[in-house]
Amino acid sequence: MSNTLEQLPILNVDRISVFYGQFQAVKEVSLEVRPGEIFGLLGPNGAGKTSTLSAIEGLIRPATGQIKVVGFDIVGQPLYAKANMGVQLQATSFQPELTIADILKLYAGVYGVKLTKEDVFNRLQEIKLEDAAEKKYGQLSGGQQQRVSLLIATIHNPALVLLDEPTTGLDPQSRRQLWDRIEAIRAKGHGVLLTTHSMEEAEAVCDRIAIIDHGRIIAIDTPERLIALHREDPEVISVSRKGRITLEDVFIGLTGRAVRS
Ligand SMILES: Nc1ncnc2c1ncn2[C@@H]1O[C@H](COP(=O)(O)OP(=O)(O)OP(=O)(O)O)[C@@H](O)[C@H]1O
Repeated sequence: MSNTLEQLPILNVDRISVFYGQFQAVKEVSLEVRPGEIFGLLGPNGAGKTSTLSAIEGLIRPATGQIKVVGFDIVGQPLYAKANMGVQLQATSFQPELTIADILKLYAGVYGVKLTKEDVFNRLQEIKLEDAAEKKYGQLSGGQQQRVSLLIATIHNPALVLLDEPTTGLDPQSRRQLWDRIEAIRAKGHGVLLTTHSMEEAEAVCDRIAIIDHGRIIAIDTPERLIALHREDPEVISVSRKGRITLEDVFIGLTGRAVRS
C-alpha cells in the first residue's frame, strides 16, 4: 500500500526548545512517533513533558526547532496539522451539565464529523456507556469521564493521538480497558504519544519511551533495551528491590532519587 501514513513518521519533533520568560523548560528535544507505535514520554515532576506536549498541540510556540504531524508543520500549517491530531482533554474540561450525547455531538461538529443518533449509540457502545447517552457528564465516575474524553479525542479518527497521563486515578479494570483502546489505535497504523508516571504502564503498552529530565531527553529506546542497557549500572542496582531490575529502577537510576521541587 502506498498510504501516506506508512511513508511519513506520524510525528516528528526536531530539536525544540520552550521558554517561559528566561526559564528554559524544554531543551532541544527530538523524538519521532512512527506509524503503529505507542510512544511514552516519561520524566519526574517538572521535567518538561506537558510543555513538550503543549508545543506539539500548537498551544505554545517553541523558540527553536520544528514539529511536523504527518508532514504538516504545526507552526506553518496549523490547521492541517491539528486536523490529523486528537488530544485527550482533561476530564474537567467538559461542561458537567451537558449530556454525554450532547458533548459527543458538539465535539464531532468541531471536527466536522456528522453523527446520527445511531452513530452516537454505537460510539458509546464501544466504551460501554450506551446507557449513559442522556446522563449529565458531571454524573459520570472519573473512569467513565476518562473513557468519554478518549472517545472525543479520537472521534475524527486522527493519525496522532496525544494523551497526557491518561490512566491516572483509574482502577485496574478501567486502566486495562483504556490500554486496549490505545492498542486499538496502534492496530490501525496510527501513532500515540502519551505521558505517564507509571513505569508499569510504560512497560506494558509503550513500544518505545523517552526519559526526559530537566527539559532534556536523556534516554530513548524500547523499555526492554533500556533495562538491558542499564541493568549493570551501580545507580540502578542500588535502587532495585527484590533482586529484579525493573524499568522504574532504570528510571530512578538515570534521573536520581531526589524528589523534585
Ligand atoms: N506557564 C508556565 N510558566 C512558567 N513556568 C512554567 C509554566 N509551565 C510550566 N513551567 C515550568 O516548566 C517546567 C516544566 O513543566 P512541565 O509542566 O512541562 O513538566 P511536566 O514534566 O509535565 O511535570 P509534571 O509531571 O509535574 O506534570 C517546570 O519547571 C514548570 O515549573
